[in-house]
Amino acid sequence: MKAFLLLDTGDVFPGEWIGQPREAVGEIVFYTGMTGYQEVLTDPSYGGQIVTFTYPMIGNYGVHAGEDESPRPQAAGIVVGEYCPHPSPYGKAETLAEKLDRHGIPGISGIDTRAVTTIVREKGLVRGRLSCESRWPRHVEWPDSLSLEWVQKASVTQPETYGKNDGRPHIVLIDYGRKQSIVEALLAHGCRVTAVPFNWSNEQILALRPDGLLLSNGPGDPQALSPYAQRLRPLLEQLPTLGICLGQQVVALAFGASTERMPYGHRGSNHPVKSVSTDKVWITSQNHGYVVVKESLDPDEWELTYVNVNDDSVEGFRHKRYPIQCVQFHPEARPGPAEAEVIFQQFVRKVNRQRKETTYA
Ligand SMILES: NC(=O)CC[C@H](N)C(=O)O
Repeated sequence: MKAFLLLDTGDVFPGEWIGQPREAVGEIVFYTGMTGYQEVLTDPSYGGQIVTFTYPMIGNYGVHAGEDESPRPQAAGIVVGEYCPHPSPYGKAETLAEKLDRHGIPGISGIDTRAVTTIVREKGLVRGRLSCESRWPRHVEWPDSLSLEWVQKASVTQPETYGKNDGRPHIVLIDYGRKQSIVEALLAHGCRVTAVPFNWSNEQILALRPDGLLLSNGPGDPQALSPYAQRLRPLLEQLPTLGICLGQQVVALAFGASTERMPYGHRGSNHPVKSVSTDKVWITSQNHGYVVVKESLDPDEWELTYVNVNDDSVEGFRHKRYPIQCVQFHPEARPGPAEAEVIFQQFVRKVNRQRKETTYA
């Protein structure tokens, strides 16, 4: 059935609905990975966004139980070139269209996604609508990326615990809209994990007797979290901390540094990141539209650890006195190359080291 992708630049792309017709609006972002559409669709960091996949065919391996990053699709909608309705292997997989329909998320196919991407790369912020009509309605309610609602919707409302309570290190994960593979990476490194609501107080968190803190990825503009970030600072100064993506941005805000919108973000599984100390490059998985402003990091406090090879943006930093390490890329790498997995090892090593020195009364 005929569908349209309307951009606020005035461009109109005709296509077909992938599943049932459903209208959606949101910021248009593009994802350049060759695989991973299921993880992208269910990654809470895409809340409120319409994801354009640049890989020419999407849906060809279906969607599979156990590979979601959260309980439901989170993107507002998807845009693809060619949609494959008959996934291989047959029988085991659900089709992408079935999954979209089950959760009421629209998708459009038959779009020149490279042309859409060129527009986004040239214009920066482009908003769009998936629609049965080729014209804009008079009034459109745009999602506000500065609203806290994205994180509120994506975070747990009650603590959730993973892993045995048998003396292994306990990581409290502040959940801004976590990818489940971050929890799984911590479990694989021998930790127990409790995911807590993003707005929990430091006292509530300390009452869980954490050995380390993980600040998760999540949707929206990090500045929406400024007040929460600032009050976290005393906690960050006490516990080994790893910040991933939004988590890195929150740590920066907690210490008075700033964040800004990038022209069109980094979303894909082939983003080169260089270690400042060794010049070694990792190919990393990424999904972010905001970034920490390099000049805003106090050089007396922070050491820059990683930079992006393409645009020299901040990809990681660590504190010079406290055991705080942050990365803008995704070491859990789902989807994507696992080259940066050592980040979890380094974090857990720090947690174990500090644990020997600390005993809870
Ligand atoms: N994956 C993330 O955590 C994204 C962080 C933030 N929402 C951004 O777009 O920059």
